[in-house]
Amino acid sequence: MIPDLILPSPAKLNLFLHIVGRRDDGYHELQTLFQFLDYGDELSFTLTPGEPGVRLAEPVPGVDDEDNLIVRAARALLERVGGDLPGVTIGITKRLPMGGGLGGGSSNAATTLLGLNHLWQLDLSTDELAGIGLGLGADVPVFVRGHAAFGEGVGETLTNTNPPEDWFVVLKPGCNINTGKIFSEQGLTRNTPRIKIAPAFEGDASRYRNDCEDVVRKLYPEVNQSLEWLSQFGPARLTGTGACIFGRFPTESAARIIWESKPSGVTGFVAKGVNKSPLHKKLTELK
Ligand SMILES: C[C@@](CO)(OP(=O)(O)O)[C@H](O)COP(=O)(O)OP(=O)(O)OC[C@H]1O[C@@H](n2ccc(N)nc2=O)[C@H](O)[C@@H]1O
Ligand SMILES: Nc1ncnc2c1ncn2[C@@H]1O[C@H](COP(=O)(O)OP(=O)(O)O)[C@@H](O)[C@H]1O
Repeated sequence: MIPDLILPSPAKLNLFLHIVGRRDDGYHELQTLFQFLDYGDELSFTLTPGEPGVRLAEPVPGVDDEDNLIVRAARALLERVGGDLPGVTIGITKRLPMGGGLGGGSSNAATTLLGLNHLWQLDLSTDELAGIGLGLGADVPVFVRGHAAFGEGVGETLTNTNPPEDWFVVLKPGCNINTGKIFSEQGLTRNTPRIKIAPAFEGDASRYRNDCEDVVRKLYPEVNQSLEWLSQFGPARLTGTGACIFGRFPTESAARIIWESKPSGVTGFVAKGVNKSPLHKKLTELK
């Protein structure tokens, strides 16, 4: 069957990630710079008027359908709007590694919210959709809003920014990292002084760091090795709580030269950093 809508579900990078405190409920307060990549998963939406409800065309390996952020996002939207809406089957082409710090699950949730808002002609505002998204995960709102941003709080207070749109080599070391485990580590830095960033941030993000990096390097030698290798060619960082790392390059050809020389067995990809999400570019074209 030909889908009614096909939308990108891009990756994000945390160009830096500072932990500046801890809330009473144990959640960590962050200051982070989010930028999107022109690389990610793809979701397809097929309306099934004769068959109500939301279903996945195929399960995502390792994730129960009921736990899948796509299904949870669609159900959260249905709960918010109520009424009699046509059913939908959602297909996914997964390219982003899970638990990689690239926000794949959160991005899938945001693409589902925006895709169904469009298909079902719900006309919910971005604020409303970001609010529903926050209930699913701290990274969902930035994907719903679709602009590179300086994030504060747990990542939900967003100020649009315009970091340089450089090219990245993204490497996926051979381990999966659980976000909760890293945030519960004793040795984690939790008191980085808050910084002030002007909304027009165009500075050098490599001057700032990822506070999870030291702990992750100690616990996962694969990440440490990949960071050591990539740092030979310029600043390299962890994204989120890992496991993916990235190096920044001014041109595609510079990035591809390094990519071609990576040690055998290392996986990943080359992508461009973009300040407007590919999802929003596509939705604008559809209007
Ligand atoms: C760290 C970031 C940075 O972008 O990305 P990832 O590495 O996951 O991509 C995010 O803040 C990830 O936010 P989110 O996706 O909501 O985290 P979850 O996996 O739900 O969090 C798992 C657990 O980590 C802890 N946690 C999470 C976020 C936070 N700011 N403080 C915390 O202490 C909580 O114990 C939570 O139950
Ligand atoms: N559609 C989905 N895609 C990826 N992961 C999902 C999805 N739905 C639920 N998850 C769960 O969310 C976890 C975090 O995945 P993901 O967002 O890709 O990584 P990260 O938060 O490290 O960037 C996964 O380990 C998986 O259990």
